[in-house]
Amino acid sequence: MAAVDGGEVDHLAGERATAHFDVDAMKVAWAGSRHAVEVNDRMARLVASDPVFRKDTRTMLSRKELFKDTLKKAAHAWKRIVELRLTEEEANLLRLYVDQPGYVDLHWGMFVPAIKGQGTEEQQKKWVPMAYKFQIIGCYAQTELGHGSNVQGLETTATFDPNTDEFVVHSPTLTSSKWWPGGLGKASTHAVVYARLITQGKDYGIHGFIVQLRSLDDHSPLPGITLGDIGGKFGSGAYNSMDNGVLRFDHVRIPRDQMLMRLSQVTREGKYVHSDVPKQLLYGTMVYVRQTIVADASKALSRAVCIAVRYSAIRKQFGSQAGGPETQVLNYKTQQSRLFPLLASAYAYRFVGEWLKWLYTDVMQKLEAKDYSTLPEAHACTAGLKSVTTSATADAIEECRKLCGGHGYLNSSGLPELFAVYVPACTYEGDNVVLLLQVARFLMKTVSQLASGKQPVGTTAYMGNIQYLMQCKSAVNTAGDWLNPAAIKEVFEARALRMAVNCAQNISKAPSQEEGFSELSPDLLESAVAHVQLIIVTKFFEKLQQDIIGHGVKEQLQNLCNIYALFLLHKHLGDFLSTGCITPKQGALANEQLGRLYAQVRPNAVALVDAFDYTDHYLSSVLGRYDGDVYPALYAEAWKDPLNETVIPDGYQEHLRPLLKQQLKFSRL
Ligand SMILES: CCCCCCCCCC/C=C\CCCC(=O)SCCNC(=O)CCNC(=O)[C@H](O)C(C)(C)COP(=O)(O)OP(=O)(O)OC[C@H]1O[C@@H](n2cnc3c(N)ncnc32)[C@H](O)[C@@H]1OP(=O)(O)O
Ligand SMILES: Cc1cc2nc3c(=O)[nH]c(=O)nc-3n(C[C@H](O)[C@H](O)[C@H](O)COP(=O)(O)OP(=O)(O)OC[C@H]3O[C@@H](n4cnc5c(N)ncnc54)[C@H](O)[C@@H]3O)c2cc1C
Repeated sequence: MAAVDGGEVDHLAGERATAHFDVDAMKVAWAGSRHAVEVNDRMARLVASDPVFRKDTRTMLSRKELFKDTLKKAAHAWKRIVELRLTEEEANLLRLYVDQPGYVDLHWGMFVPAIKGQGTEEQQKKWVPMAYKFQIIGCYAQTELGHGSNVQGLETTATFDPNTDEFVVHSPTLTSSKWWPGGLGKASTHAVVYARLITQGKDYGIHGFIVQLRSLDDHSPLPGITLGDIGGKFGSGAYNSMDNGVLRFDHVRIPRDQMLMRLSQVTREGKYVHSDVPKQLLYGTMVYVRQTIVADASKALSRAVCIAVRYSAIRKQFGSQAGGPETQVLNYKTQQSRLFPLLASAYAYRFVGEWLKWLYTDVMQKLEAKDYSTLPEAHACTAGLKSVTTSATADAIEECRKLCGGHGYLNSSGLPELFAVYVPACTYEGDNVVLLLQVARFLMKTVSQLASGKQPVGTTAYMGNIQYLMQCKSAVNTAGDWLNPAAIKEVFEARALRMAVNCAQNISKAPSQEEGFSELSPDLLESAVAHVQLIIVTKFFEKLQQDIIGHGVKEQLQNLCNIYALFLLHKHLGDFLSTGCITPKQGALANEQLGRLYAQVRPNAVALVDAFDYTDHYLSSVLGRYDGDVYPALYAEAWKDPLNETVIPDGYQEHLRPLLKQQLKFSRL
């Protein structure tokens, strides 16, 4: 302890020695089980030890080279999966640790789930085995040039022709071109295409269809199909490994049985039949993927935090007054107050992601039993958590870059690429603002039902306590009182409910519900965020109620949970004050307590990021190396840049030498 406080520990071994908890047990708490630790570790090492999966020069590749490298890695990964007879769990992890966005993400992540979720049993029997063996490669073609968020506004048509028992898929306008689907540009042979179903002269809205795009013999586009890549994207390397594509149909015919018919069918005669299920199940694949994106947020955030914490323990700036050793930047209170809430958020997102996976599985089981009652909540939770966790994670990765100073801006820090790959998560699978407005709509509905005496359930159950929560005053008197979970939960519940009720009251004053919703939408966003943050805080507390084993593990998690909650309270102090949930004095006490908690995390910080159990290969950061040997690695990495292949740069003879040797002088000189 003294060594840390005194700034004498200057290597990570010393940092690890100061930890007050069992890191191996924390690995289990983080991964979910001992089995999960073992399989994660095995797959991460398998990838790290295979030269084909190297990624240290990835940011120096041209787009074409990068794409080819992605194809190579995907094919090699598949070869290893088959050779080693990996289970589905192992295969998913192997792909995760390969860590290069590519067509396989959409094939496994959306194409297969769309067929499983929206295809009949017969359709699944036909298509899923082909997809599982990679005899076909699929993508998810929903978004168009003119519409992404507004799914009902899509323009592609699928018109039934009873004469031939086929659908005719067509892109009637430029804006109806499919635009963005990952894997579409160059790799996919098939797509699940979302189009307006027209039969017997009537438009029945958006439905899914399986459409073959490319020949299975030579990969050329099939007749009537125009497709390609939509062009380079944000950042060097990064998401440019993905072939996001454009696709147009010119009266392309597909058999009737390639309409995904689990939810609704078109008969041989062309009659439209809708099953007895909510239409929203059409959006089921998006709900599934949003749930996986929350788990991905904790992965991305923990990676960035791991790099920033380890480097902050190595990096030293400024000395003592007496000219003693310089201070580890991790010892600066400002560094701690910026970094430790992000560390706490990584754990918070991990646990809420775990819970969301459970919720999703539970909802799916209920749907199988034709119980659709929990669907709105599943939609609100996945949409809200996707939105809040991805926005915060994108911001946090950028903050970690700044926390690493100048070196954080180098590609070799791993942070620029991580940011560029991660930031579109705020947009794809539903723009974060659009999704939060869905949560707000759900909240307004719940509030309006309170008057009729309907008891809210699940994550809105707290709203049933409206009499108390609308008028309660926090009893916090000392900084230490903020360590009481009940005190924290109460103010988060009161804030969320009061914000929702304020919005509902203001909407009711508008000429119409629609106008009120539109006018109040900035407030509704904040109300939705407050509700989602309450969910995350609550799920962290619930995690602490579980059986957590290992010396000191629970205590560390308690600290992190309190930091997460009190950091949010501090950041959104305006909400808590304006709704009268706390007084300014109580806000100041929360901040005081936060400072104390940071001091408790400090000696454990490196061990807390070690518990993520990331290999150096997965982190791909010279700053985040496990051994902390940062400077030689930074120095060596610089020499790998293609610019350093020659001492004299290309272009010297044409452009530099003539300039330096020029005889012409400015006349005024
Ligand atoms: C190995 C495993 C790896 C796993 C990882 C795989 C993924 C890897 C990542 C890959 C990278 C990128 C992938 C990106 C893919 C994409 O982006 S695909 C395209 C995604 N597009 C969107 O998300 C579009 C967003 N828009 C919408 O979702 C909807 O259009 C929107 C909800 C905004 C509005 O829909 P409307 O039909 O207009 O609905 P409303 O009128 O507002 O609402 C009608 C009612 O329906 C309810 N609703 C809406 N959505 C859902 C849903 N999903 N589930 C259930 N219910 C839903 C809504 O609440 C309304 O209910 P109410 O009437 O109020 O009761
Ligand atoms: C990297 C990447 C990968 C993708 N992969 C796929 C894929 O595989 N398959 C696929 O089909 N699609 C894919 N997409 C498309 C993606 O799903 C859409 O871009 C996303 O849903 C957002 O829709 P949009 O582009 O139409 O945004 P827009 O809706 O046009 O958003 C523009 C702005 O308008 C605002 N806005 C829109 N509607 C409202 C509203 N009602 N109220 C207030 N503000 C509003 C938004 O907040 C945003 O600020 C991908 C996108 C990206 C970036």
